[in-house]
Amino acid sequence: MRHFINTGDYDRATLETILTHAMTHRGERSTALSGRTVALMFFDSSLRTRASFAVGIAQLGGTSVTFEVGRGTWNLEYQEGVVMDGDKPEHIADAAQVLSRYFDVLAIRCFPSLKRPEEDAADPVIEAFRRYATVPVINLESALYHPCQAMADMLTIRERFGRTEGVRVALAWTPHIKALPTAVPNSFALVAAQLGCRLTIVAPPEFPLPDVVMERLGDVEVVHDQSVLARQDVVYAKSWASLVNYGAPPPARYRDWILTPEKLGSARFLHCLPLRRNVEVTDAVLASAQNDCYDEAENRLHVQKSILQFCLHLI
Ligand SMILES: CC(=O)N[C@@H](CCCN)C(=O)O
Ligand SMILES: NC(=O)OP(=O)(O)O
Repeated sequence: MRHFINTGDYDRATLETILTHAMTHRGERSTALSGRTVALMFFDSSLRTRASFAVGIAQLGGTSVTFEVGRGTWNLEYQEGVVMDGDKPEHIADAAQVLSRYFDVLAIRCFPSLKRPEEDAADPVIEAFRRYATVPVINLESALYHPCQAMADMLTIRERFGRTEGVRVALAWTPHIKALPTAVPNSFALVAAQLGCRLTIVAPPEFPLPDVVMERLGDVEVVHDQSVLARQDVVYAKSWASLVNYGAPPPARYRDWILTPEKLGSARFLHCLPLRRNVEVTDAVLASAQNDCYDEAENRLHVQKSILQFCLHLI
């Protein structure tokens, strides 16, 4: 069974095959997914993921059905062995087995609580689907990973530089008004290391990435000083929550970590979006010719069409 839950589940050659397919089939309209159905299940909000999956599936002749879990479906319990006398009338154990009878792929978005660190670290919702689904599961951003975003990021870098090997990329922490998940930086750091980028993590000391990610990165450089940004080929800006003060918004003293054109230097700018302008990144960065974040968003569409076909053993 080919799930797509974490790029770390696959070797470099497999990831490269998917990227190459996305490059050579860019804009494909076909009947590759004719007669196939995909459930898009959102426990949390989305613009790009929702749109790009629905459009990509349609372009390949397949059908998607979008669910907003708890609004139009039953709220779904994910804990094992609980007495279900609370606000969740159905268990993922049952829902996943039933949906697997209707759909060829189950695609799931489920953010962390950002309140219960041990629970979030176990990625309980996507892991419940992995356990109980009898068809491939695609991760649309879970508590820990956003593999489709990471693949689109690498596609964007490969298109821009002709390769990923040796490209100097900084994963650059930005300020925010809220605590945000680490799924995007986790998956970006992982895939960058997997595909041979020269990765530097640039963040204040209270914002490490989880051990489960760091131990897979090898000898990655971590610095607490933004002056390294201007020496990069790519600056990948993202805010994420402190693992030290779990769930707390970033302290106001880090507001000056906002990304500006001066800090960016001549590097290309990437961000998964959505972003809060003039909190994370200034308008001037987004207006600059170095901004590749719309190409990056477009690449979600292209790479996910390849991921779907990979999961169904069509490539
Ligand atoms: C603002 C917000 O909640 N961002 C989410 C979603 C990012 C892209 N899917 C995050 O930081 O993980
Ligand atoms: N980048 C991304 O996943 O965007 P959405 O949250 O809008 O889907």
